[in-house]
Amino acid sequence: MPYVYETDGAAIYRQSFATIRAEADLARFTPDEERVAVRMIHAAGMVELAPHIRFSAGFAEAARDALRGGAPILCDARMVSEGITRARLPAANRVICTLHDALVPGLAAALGTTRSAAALELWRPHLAGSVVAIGNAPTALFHLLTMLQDPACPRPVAVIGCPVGFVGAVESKDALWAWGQVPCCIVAGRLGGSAITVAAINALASDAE
Ligand SMILES: C/C1=C2N=C(/C=C3N=C(/C(C)=C4\N[C@@](C)([C@@H]5N=C1[C@](C)(CCC(=O)O)[C@H]5CC(=O)O)[C@@](C)(CC(=O)O)[C@@H]4CCC(=O)O)[C@@](C)(CC(=O)O)[C@@H]\3CCC(=O)O)C(C)(C)[C@@H]/2CCC(=O)O
Repeated sequence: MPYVYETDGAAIYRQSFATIRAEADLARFTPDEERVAVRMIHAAGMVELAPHIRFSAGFAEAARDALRGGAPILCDARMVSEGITRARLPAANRVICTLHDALVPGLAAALGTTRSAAALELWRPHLAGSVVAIGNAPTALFHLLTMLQDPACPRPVAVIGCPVGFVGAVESKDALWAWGQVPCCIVAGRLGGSAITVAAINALASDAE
């Protein structure tokens, strides 16, 4: 017996987004934030994600305008960098993930940290005016915050800080939110991950649903 299921990709997206808008409480978001939140919830398959999503004031506008202006996107993991839909990018933005650079294992050993954190040392030439997307590694987010304590370190325009997990995820996101010196988006608590982070970038990159 044949299975009956939706095979039109655009119709699947329309139905998903309509379901999210019907079921999730999105009232506290601005219109720009709402589009980002809907796509993050879509990637997680959880309308229960909504209350955990936090945007600092002006984040969505800052990140969207930076992308339109050609900002590079700096990603902690290849799962993030590979998930970004290139066709949605408004200015053929560079998508950079340094995690698998040959220099990183040596840097990690020298710094006594994870490869995910050490890889951010290679972001320095690209940081000014960038949009950062951290979706996996709590140590990467902590390392970014440590780098940014130095006033000489170039600043990104916006940071999506959504690492996931049980060790350091909550604390690193709380630290980003408390620092408050760069517009940011977090998913508070243990939830997060590469897919949710990619979804935020893909939403910010284009007005198309
Ligand atoms: C402790 C780590 C965590 N990883 C998590 C979840 C997932 N990670 C996957 C994969 C494929 C990768 N994780 C690494 C980033 C690797 N993960 C770590 C580290 C050991 C330390 C990071 C940290 O604590 O901040 C990290 C290695 C490192 O030295 O930095 C990865 C590089 C490992 C590897 O394959 O070499 C790799 C990323 C590769 C890439 O995309 O470029 C998972 C798919 C798990 C799996 O392999 O089964 C999954 C993906 C989750 C997601 O949505 O992104 C946690 C849960 C984040 C965890 C940190 C917190 C914790 O509670 O343990």
